[in-house]
Parts: sequence; C-alpha cells; structure tokens
Amino acid sequence: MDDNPAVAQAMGIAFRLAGHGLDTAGGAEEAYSCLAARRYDAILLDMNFTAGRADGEEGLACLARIVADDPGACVVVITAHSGIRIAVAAMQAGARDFLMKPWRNAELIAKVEAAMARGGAAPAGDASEEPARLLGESAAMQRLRDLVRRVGPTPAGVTVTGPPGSGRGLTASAIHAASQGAGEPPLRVDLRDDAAWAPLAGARGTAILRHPDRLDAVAQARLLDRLPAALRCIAIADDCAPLSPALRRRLATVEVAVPPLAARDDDAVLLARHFARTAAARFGRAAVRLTPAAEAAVRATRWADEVRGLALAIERAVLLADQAVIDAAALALPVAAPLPVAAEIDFDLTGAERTMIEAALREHRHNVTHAAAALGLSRGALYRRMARYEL
Ligand SMILES: Nc1ncnc2c1ncn2[C@@H]1O[C@H](COP(=O)(O)OP(=O)(O)OP(=O)(O)O)[C@@H](O)[C@H]1O
Repeated sequence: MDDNPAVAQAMGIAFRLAGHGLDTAGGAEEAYSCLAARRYDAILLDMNFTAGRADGEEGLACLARIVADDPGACVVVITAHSGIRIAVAAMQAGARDFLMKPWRNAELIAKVEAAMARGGAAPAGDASEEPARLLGESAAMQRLRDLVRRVGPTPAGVTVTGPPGSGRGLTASAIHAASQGAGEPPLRVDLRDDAAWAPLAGARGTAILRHPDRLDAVAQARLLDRLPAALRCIAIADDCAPLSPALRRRLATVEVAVPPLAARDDDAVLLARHFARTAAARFGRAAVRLTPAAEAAVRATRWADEVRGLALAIERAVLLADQAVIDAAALALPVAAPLPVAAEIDFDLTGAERTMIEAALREHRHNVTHAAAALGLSRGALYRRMARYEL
C-alpha cells in the first residue's frame, strides 16, 4: 500500500521478477477493500499516504486495524530514511519487519520472504472462505469491530442479530476468526433443516448456528440437549426475543447487533466502491468507477436486503457497464423492492433529483461546492436547483 504510483509500479516489477504477485492500493480504503476480498501472504505498508505528512500516524492507524482484524497478518512497513522512530513504533505494534526508502530490490524481496517464513502458521480461518473483514468507517461499524474483538477470544455464547443481508454471517465469521479456535473451520448448521443437526453430536470447536429463533419451543429444548458442552456457539438470528431463557443463556450471553446500512453514515458508498472493485476483478473487467451522481444515489437509497442488495446492484451494473463508469441510471433503483403494479409506478424524476440533492447537501454539511462536485454539477447549477426546490 503506497500512495505513490511510481513506487507501487516499481515494486510490482521487482516482485513479479522474483516470482511473486503484487496487488497495489493507493490508500487505506482501497487497502481494506483488497484485504476483504482475498488473503495475502504479506502486506507492504507505507507509513504516510497523504502528501505533506511524515509523522507515520496514518500508517500506524492502518497497521493497528490490519493486525486487530488478523493478528497473524504479515506486515512489513516502509518508512523514509529518517523514520527510524516510526519503524520502531510499527514493530511494537505488530509489524514483522521494516524497510527504509530508498530500497534495493534484492533487500526488499529478501525481507518480505523472510517475514513470511517467520510467520509459520497458516492464516487465521479457513483459507477457502472469504476473509472476515468488516468494512466501514462509521462509528457504528467501529463499535461493531470493537465488540467482535472483545467477545471473539472468550468462550461465551454469542448471538449476532440484525436485518438479513446486513453482514451477520460475516460478523459471525469475524468473531470466529478472533477466537482461539480460528485455525479450524467452524461447523455451520442451518437449524431450520433437521437433517443438518447430525454433525452437532459430539462436536468440538466452534459452531455457527443459523436461525435458532425460528425454532418452536420443543425444538429449542431439543437443541439445548444436543449442544455438547465443549462446543463454542455463535448463533445468527433476526432477534433474541423468541429464544427460551435457557437457550438464551447458552447461545446469547452476549448479543452482537449488526447495524442496518441506514445507521452507518457513508459506509454504503465505501461498500459500493468495494463491490465495484471486486466485481470488476471477478468478471475480468477493467477498473470501474462510480460517478458522483451514482454515489449520491447509493447514499440516498434504502437498500432492500441491506449490504447484499447493494452488492447485487453494483455487480449487475459492473457486468452491464459498457464503459469504465457506473452512473446512477445503471443502478436500476430501487433494487430489491418488489416492482409496484402499473397504477402505483411513480415516474417522479423531480422528486428523485430533490432527494439526491438533499442527500448530497446533508453529506457535505451544506457545503455547496463539495455537494456540487459530488453531484457532478457546477455550483451555479446546484444553486439554481436548490432555489427551485426551496432547499
Ligand atoms: N461490512 C461489510 N464489509 C464487507 N462486506 C460485507 C459487509 N457486510 C456484508 N458484506 C457482504 O455482504 C454479503 C451479505 O452479508 P452476509 O451474508 O454476512 O449477510 P447476512 O446478514 O448473514 O444475511 P442472511 O442472514 O440473509 O444470509 C456478503 O457477501 C458479505 O461478505
């Protein structure tokens, strides 16, 4: 991760010549997106990525987040020649090694290979699963990540609640990845399916149990009987209320509530960019960018099926895009809401425009210059529309 494309390009060549692949990210958001999409053997992290900064604080914050999400991550930090103090702080914070700029390619490759070899153990979690990294910079998501880190290492029964599609499964996986048993894949059981209960007999390690709240009282009592004492349980439910007190004690010592997208500030846009990036890579497309109007639409939409609904809309738009951009029209909103019958269809473009402008103004704290840029309008054009809609 380096904000200087020339550095990233030079390192890319050096690594390819040494027989390794290298993905590059120009900033923290892109780096987290890459790390959420696949597992990496090593991460090279520049310690300053805003022009003019040299205190290493950005890099240290990024390192703390990477290591907190995956304590086994192999991070090698890159500092300027004068940055020995920053390098020491990074080593104390969990980096495996550091490299000074300017670097020699042979030293760069040797350090990264040695750091990987020192790690020894396989990455946390099951390598066949997607990494359990919860993206989002909102206060609500930071609280969720904190809670995951606190309850993950304990043996407590945890129930993850929230709206379907909001990331409950990913959160359950993140709790497992933060636990002592992270090296072993969890047993996954959809409790609605009687036939899927069999592996619970004598099971050890961790089980991720879906939908205990959909069981009736008799089935809940049967489940309680079947759960071996040594099994750590992470449940996923719409709500804890339907659980009997006894089952609640076993499965929901702690409830971890995943917030709906609507409570996550600007995270929908960040996730949309992430899904555009991963979908483009998956479908073999060149990088696809969302226009400011598309981002405003993402922000203003109440996504049916939450994050999953948003991901679906972005993936479809990437597939259908004939250029390297996704505009608001390509999102085909509203996404997963049932289509209204003909008499109810509201072709109110004016209302949609007003909503988007309101969202952009809110987002940019009524800074007209920034809101206009986000909407792809000139300041004058935005002022005219604000006057028209009496905003
Ligand atoms: N914060 C997040 N960061 C990155 N990806 C996310 C995030 N939240 C959800 N996703 C992705 O969105 C999709 C839906 O999430 P997930 O399957 O965890 O939802 P869920 O709440 O378990 O849904 P359901 O219970 O209906 O199956 C997944 O592909 C998941 O990786």
